[in-house]
Amino acid sequence: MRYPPTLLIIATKKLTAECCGYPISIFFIVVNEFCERFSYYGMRAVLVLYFRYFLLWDDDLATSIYHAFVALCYLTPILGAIIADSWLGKFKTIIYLSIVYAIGQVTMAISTIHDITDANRDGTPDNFTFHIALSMLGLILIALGTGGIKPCVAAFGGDQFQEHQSRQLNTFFSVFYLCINAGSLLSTLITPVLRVVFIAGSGMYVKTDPEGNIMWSVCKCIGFAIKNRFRHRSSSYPKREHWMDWANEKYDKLLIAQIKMVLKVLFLYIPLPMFWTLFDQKGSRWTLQATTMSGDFGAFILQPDQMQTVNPILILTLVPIMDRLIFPLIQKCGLNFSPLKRMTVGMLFAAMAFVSAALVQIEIDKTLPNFPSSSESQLKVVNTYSTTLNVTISPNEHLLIESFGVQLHTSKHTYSTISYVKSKPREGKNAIRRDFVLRHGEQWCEFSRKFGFGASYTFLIPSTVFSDDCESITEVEDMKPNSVHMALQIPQYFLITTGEVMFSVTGLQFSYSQAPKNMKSVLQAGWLCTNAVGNIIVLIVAELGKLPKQWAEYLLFASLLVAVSIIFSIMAYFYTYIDPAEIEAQVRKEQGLEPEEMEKETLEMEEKDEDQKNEQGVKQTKI
Ligand SMILES: C[C@H](N)C(=O)N[C@@H](CCCCN)C(=O)O
Repeated sequence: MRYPPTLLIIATKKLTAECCGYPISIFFIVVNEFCERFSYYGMRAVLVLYFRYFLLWDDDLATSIYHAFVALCYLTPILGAIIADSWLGKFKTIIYLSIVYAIGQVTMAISTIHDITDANRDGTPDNFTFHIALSMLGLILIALGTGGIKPCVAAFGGDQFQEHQSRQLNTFFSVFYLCINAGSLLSTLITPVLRVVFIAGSGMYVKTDPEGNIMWSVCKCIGFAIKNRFRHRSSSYPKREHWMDWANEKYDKLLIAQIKMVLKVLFLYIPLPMFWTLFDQKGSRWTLQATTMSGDFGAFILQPDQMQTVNPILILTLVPIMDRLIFPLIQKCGLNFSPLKRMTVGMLFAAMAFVSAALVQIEIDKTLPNFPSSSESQLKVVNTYSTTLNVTISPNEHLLIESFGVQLHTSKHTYSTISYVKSKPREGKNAIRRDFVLRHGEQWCEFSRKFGFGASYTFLIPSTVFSDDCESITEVEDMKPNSVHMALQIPQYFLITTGEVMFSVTGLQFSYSQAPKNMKSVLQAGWLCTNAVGNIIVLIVAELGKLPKQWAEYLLFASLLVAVSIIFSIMAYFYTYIDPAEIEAQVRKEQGLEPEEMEKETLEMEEKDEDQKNEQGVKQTKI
């Protein structure tokens, strides 16, 4: 039976309630995204410091595991897309994987309770293996949950729009991005509970049925094309326009056309991971950089991990400014600022952000003391006498330093430890004033001191301390407080966020608009995969590169991104934008079939093929 096209749309798309031209169901989807990101970023913001100061890993291991986790979060979207497209559909995939996600968050939260294994109550866990295992399990479940639902949510949001709402569809992706960032601003573990909002909208969604195992069909079709091309490699066979046309003998023209569209975009994605390589270091290297800076803003003290909130705050202001002011203005000037051009400029902004981070790092390095290398020791001797004392250490004698210090005893005083510090103290917490109470039996005295960020002090406490109300305590500054202010990181955050608006928001829209209808989640998963690869690159460069200076590593990343953006701009120059719906309609027209019949026929062909294979147990080809 043939339907006029307009009737067909009504038959396949549920009529959705609208508000200001937008489907109402969109509200539930963006609120859901807000909550999900709220949960994800809340946990991620403190992750590197959790590794560093709870599990006591060093900077490099903490950075590597952090990026391995982020990479996993952006690899699992492939799994989510497969589950959604071939089995559960997007709606159910989002619900079920959200449950896995919530279990992961709870597991992760439990792993941070040191009391569980702190039998001697000294404030440190006794069994690190238990905490590491539990937190790794939690992180794997979170990665599965967050990554699995990610390609579904964006594509599911896009599915809610009807043909006449293409303008609203574009705005949707900007609002979607705003919600991501509003969510990442306010973060807590309550979020998995709040996610019931998504289920509340259940009755209003356009829920498309799973399209069959589209990913599997795509792989089979590509595999067949390659095999068939190889079989006909002799020059006696006429060439075909595209190598995918070698699948023509067995696969439906529509599927081949759709695969061509997806491959074209995926090819263009090859250089993109480099952007994420830089972008995601906000949460690792930049946060560790902030721990060596001062967060004293006068009215408030900013913790190093809180510095990351500058990014979503800037997004909330920059997205509307770009969307409503900058991009229309550029258009008015007659300049064609196409999506791919925007993405290239976004990359250059990210590279500039890393140059800025390198400059800040050079400033920080100037203020750092000279720490002893692994073959050297450092001994600081404090003289509490009013006269000069000479300390001579014979070069031929070994000086034994036990643990973190030595105690010097004189007939007059017992001094506290002599410091032996190998790195700047950077617990990730900044405090400026601390009160101490010294007790000895019934005697006690109370004193209060102001500390600088990242400083290290030694207190000399004479035995007479209780009779003079702590007055005789002498403070020695072993290491100067951090003097470079965290505000200096703002330019790098501004540059990377401007880059993000141009690159990431545009990329999200581009991935949706260039994907055929039944492959929207697949292409979203492909887009998210660029993120995973980006994080894997950080692991490789950070491990292999091992540059002695952090600023040099920042400059290396900036240069790599500039080189990659040049390659991307060349690739983008040769890319022609497509309207997948138009191409699909054209192929259908060529075949003289209406959409539904065509898709049904493809599925039937696939099923029949499978059945025959199962019955006969032999591989069949239809050439
Ligand atoms: C919070 C950040 N500004 C953001 O919007 N992140 C997006 C894109 C993330 C891709 C790189 N990790 C998100 O979806 O969380």
